[in-house]
Amino acid sequence: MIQTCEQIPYPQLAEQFGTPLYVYSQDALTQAYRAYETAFSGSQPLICYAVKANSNLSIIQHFAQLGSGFDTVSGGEIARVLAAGGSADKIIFSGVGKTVAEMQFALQNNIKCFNVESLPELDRLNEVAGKMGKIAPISLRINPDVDAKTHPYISTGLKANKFGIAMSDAERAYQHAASLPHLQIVGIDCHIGSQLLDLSPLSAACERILHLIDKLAAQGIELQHIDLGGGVGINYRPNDNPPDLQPYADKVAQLLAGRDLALILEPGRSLVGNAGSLITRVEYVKQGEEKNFVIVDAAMNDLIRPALYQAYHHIDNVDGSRQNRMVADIVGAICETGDFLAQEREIAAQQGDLLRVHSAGAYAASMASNYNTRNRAAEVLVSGSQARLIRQRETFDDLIAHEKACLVE
Ligand SMILES: Cc1ncc(COP(=O)(O)O)c(C=O)c1O
Ligand SMILES: N[C@@H](CCCC[NH3+])C(=O)O
Repeated sequence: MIQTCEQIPYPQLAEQFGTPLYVYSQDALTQAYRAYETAFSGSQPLICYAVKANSNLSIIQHFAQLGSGFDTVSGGEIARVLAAGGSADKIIFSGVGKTVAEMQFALQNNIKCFNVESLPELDRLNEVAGKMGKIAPISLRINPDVDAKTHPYISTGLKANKFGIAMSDAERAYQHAASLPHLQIVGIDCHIGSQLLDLSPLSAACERILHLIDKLAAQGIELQHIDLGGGVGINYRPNDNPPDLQPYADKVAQLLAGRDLALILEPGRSLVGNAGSLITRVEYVKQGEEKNFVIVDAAMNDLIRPALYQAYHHIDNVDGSRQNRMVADIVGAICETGDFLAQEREIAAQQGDLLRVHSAGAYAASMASNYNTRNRAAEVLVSGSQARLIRQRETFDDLIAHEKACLVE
């Protein structure tokens, strides 16, 4: 059995577009988006896809056509959303380090809301907006100090994390914001971490934020929306069950019942993660003294998650009839011992075979680099029997386009 993406066999895609190759299923993107709409139908949220998970223009365009808004964390991401046809009034702008230039760009484009992450950011935004004769709509990102129980590098809602404004400073921050003439308070947000497999910390964070909203209301600060961030995990192993959205959605609906608060969500990984695969060709099979190595043409520059977080991605042979399984490290060609896609993995692989790295739609292509002067992979979007090249493979000229060999004599 040869594996396919929708109706197209992966070997055909590899033949046409080369490898390493990111392949996304448009239908899987749509289904993931619809799953949110269905689960949260009672709360009618504005779903703001977190662009950092996969920032390809066609992916953004697809979500825009489904009605999505966008969570962005840089001027570049805002520009991408606009270039892909997303509407500015559905863009929210998160991030701990917004520069003056990024604030100006966002204000010029009249985005929906700034998710402000510190007191000094409030002052800067007020000043920038004032100089432009604008009023900046703001939400404060509150750090609810809830343990997301995920990998420490992707946990963001604890006191020790750099993100958001501490719960203990929240009321003071809102009062300060209310005193600034060029800001308009519209909401509150939190995001406690990523790849959560137990969603109960998300509703616990919601409860804490609602408690704060009540305290703010008593002080005359009324909010229009609550934004619960992203964080819903996906399955990286074939037999894992992804967390069920419905109990989370039901709990949120119950907590919001009777309140005049719009709901915003910022899912990233759960909209794109399981819709993508990285297809890579086996260059060599090397039997070492202690280990076997399957050396493939994708590497940590294409997919850094295993190296960075010891993340597990399921990998198998695109041709399911391949025999002779062995245990091997599946590695790239980069000069780093940490350059692996999998370790101690059972795999059937011969030189020339195609391997499929599963669940590679999120934080994969968007985290790719040119390390070792390797060109970034091409990306393809498949719908039924059609495949569109949505990012060309980089060339050597692309890689050196912004450099000059021009020493001072
Ligand atoms: C502020 C913010 N919102 C949304 C997301 C998306 O998270 P996820 O991909 O886990 O849904 C992130 C990334 O963790 C984030 O930092
Ligand atoms: N890049 C991470 C997730 C970080 C989420 C962004 N706050 C990953 O690959 O899992």
